[in-house]
Amino acid sequence: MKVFYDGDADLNLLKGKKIAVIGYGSQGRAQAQNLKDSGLDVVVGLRPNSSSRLTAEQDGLPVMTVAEAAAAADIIQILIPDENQPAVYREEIAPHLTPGKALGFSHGFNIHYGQIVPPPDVDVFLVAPKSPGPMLRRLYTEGKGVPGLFAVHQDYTGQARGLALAYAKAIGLTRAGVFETTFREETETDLFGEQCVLCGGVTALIKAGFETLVEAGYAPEIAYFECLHELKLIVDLIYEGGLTEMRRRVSNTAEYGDYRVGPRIINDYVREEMRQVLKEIQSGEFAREWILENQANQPVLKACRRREQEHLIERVGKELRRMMPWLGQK
Ligand SMILES: NC(=O)C1=CN([C@@H]2O[C@H](COP(=O)(O)OP(=O)(O)OC[C@H]3O[C@@H](n4cnc5c(N)ncnc54)[C@H](OP(=O)(O)O)[C@@H]3O)[C@@H](O)[C@H]2O)C=CC1
Ligand SMILES: CC[C@](O)(C(C)=O)C(=O)O
Ligand SMILES: [Mg+2]
Ligand SMILES: [Mg+2]
Repeated sequence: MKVFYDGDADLNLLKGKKIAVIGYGSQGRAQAQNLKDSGLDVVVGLRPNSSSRLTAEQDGLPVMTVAEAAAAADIIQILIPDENQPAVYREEIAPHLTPGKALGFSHGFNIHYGQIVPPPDVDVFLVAPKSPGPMLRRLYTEGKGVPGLFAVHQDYTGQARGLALAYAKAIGLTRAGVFETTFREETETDLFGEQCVLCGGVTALIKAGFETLVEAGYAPEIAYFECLHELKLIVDLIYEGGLTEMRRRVSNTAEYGDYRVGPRIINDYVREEMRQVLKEIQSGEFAREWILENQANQPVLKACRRREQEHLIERVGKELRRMMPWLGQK
């Protein structure tokens, strides 16, 4: 797969253009700051009483309402939560989306599942950093970058691909390298990854391990260290050097146990469930459920949040993390 680096992208395509970053959260803050430090003309679009306004102003960025920013900008990058995007797009962005402007995303959900349907005479692209915002910002300030993806949904001006690559360069992604994808591929793999592995899979694995030890009479504190705390040490090793390097750095006893037991835990049943989850993502079943959940004001999300926050592992963890002030206890 071709990797695009700094030399493949032309920042001049963004010079003289105004970029509106809508939202100033995890991605919005990092992307807006990186764009500004790349010498580009950036404005932040927020709602009138936004809790993010002060931060953006303190970071030296001009703030407007979403509608004003959309009206003023040539490129509008939508970085508010996915579930809020359709209404904000409809009410505050679409009226200002005049021919030749560009609309950008960092996740393809609303375009892929048809919740936002831009007019045919604008460019529509995606630039998705493969990292949370604070890491995107930190590496940029260190002269490095995080890898990312880019995709084009609509190319009205004939420049959409160049614009997406230039945007990726401006936020630092081409320093590490970017891959070209489609809105469909980015959306489906992102949802699958967060549900089956990164968020859903990992938290369920941690809880199952913790509950098994506690049920068997072991101290919750010991179970916490074994099933949650040490995960970071292992993930850091995997992140830096892959599975082989992690297995080289743990004891031979741990490595042998890994080969023997891993496939029993992530067994054929789990793999079949993963295939099923992927089908639900591909068919739009998950998307429909999430859209309806938001129309009903997120009752399931709120109930799950409350229940999960009360889990024993969370209570024990809060106490144990006090022993580790360097973690910046939340
Ligand atoms: N989080 C991440 O690291 C990643 C996110 N993405 C994608 O990036 C996009 C942004 O995600 P993320 O950065 O997590 O978002 P956040 O939840 O961090 O966005 C919060 C920001 O959006 C603003 N906002 C929320 N609702 C509205 C609204 N109705 N009108 C105007 N402003 C609003 C908030 O302002 P206020 O103070 O007013 O609430 C705040 O500034 C999503 O598409 C996501 O999928 C992609 C890769 C990684
Ligand atoms: C893993 C979660 C993520 O997909 C991300 C940070 O990339 C998200 O939607 O927040
Ligand atoms: Mg993701
Ligand atoms: Mg995601």
